[in-house]
Amino acid sequence: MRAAVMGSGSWGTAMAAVLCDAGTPTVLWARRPELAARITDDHVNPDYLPGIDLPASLSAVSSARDALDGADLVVCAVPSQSLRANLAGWRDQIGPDATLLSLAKGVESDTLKRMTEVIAEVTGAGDDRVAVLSGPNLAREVAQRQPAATVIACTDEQRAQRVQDACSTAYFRPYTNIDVIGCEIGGAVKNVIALACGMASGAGLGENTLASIITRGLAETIRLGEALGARAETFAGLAGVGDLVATCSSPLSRNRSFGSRLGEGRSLVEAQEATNGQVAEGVKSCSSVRALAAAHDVEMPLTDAVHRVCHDGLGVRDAIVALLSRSTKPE
Ligand SMILES: NC(=O)c1ccc[n+]([C@@H]2O[C@H](COP(=O)([O-])OP(=O)(O)OC[C@H]3O[C@@H](n4cnc5c(N)ncnc54)[C@H](O)[C@@H]3O)[C@@H](O)[C@H]2O)c1
Ligand SMILES: O=P(O)(O)OC[C@H](O)CO
Repeated sequence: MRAAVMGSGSWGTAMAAVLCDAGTPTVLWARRPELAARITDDHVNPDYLPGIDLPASLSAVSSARDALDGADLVVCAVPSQSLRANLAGWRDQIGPDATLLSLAKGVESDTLKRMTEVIAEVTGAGDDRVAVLSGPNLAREVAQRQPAATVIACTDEQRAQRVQDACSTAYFRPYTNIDVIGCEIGGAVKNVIALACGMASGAGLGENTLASIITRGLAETIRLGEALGARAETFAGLAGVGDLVATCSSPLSRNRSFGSRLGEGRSLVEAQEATNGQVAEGVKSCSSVRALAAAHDVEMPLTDAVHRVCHDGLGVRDAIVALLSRSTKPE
């Protein structure tokens, strides 16, 4: 299998390194020629993974056509809200049986579609060719070759197994699953819950509060997932509670850090400026997940509160009061 990783932010670069370490010939696409040159010539990505040595076998190009030429595995590693526009430019160069693997964790703002739905719609690929990779995978830790596991989900289990073979290494262990919806919803909603954890932490609240947010966040994630046709068991796995715990707990998480800045009292603009060009997907997905939940009559109070803090000017303290003053109910 030959892989093209389309997007050289932190996760695209880390996954390209995993594929190389697994022995899969891999080309990385970077928008900027100067970044492609640094990756190919010096084996570093100083913008997104500073201080990390990339495999010598990894090369990068700034022409999407060159990256996609002959690729059997096309890894979509750009942020969720830009995936559709990027794919429209790539689709004519993607081979008729290539596997399309989404790394993005978000829900599209205008359409409320999951990323595999966007990929299938734009490229015309059948569901059996479209897969998602999701799990507790903070890019920097994976790029440092720290042990981690993940899930590759595809309705075609054999195709998922081929992707699993292409990215299995001594430190990176992918499991397969056929529940694409559950894996994607787990990945998108945990970013929103990590924002909530960051807000609480930034406001000076402790571990009881964080554990309560994580647990109730998981409950509302499962409610939405099941309404969309996901399997509840998926949320007990790596793409569910695994990713939720990693993201909500780690200072490496951009979503948690973003929420923390808001909890400290900084404005949305100030929090955005501090990201150094890195994407905190939950800031946009809190609104699309909330709208998706409303369309399916699913109650998601934490997601609603995060949306109101990020986009309606609600203060973090007021959001906490509003959440705790809801009517009581059984667990
Ligand atoms: N970083 C992680 O730890 C991690 C882990 C798992 C999943 N993800 C997911 O992977 C996806 C990609 O995030 P990332 O962390 O690699 O990105 P990043 O935040 O590290 O960097 C953003 C990247 O996207 C590029 N980009 C921004 N706008 C673009 C556009 N319009 N067209 C093309 N490229 C554009 C930037 O040039 C940069 O390469 C996100 O959905 C994220 O949730 C990230
Ligand atoms: O840094 P975040 O918050 O985008 O999270 C990164 C990964 O999704 C963790 O699995």
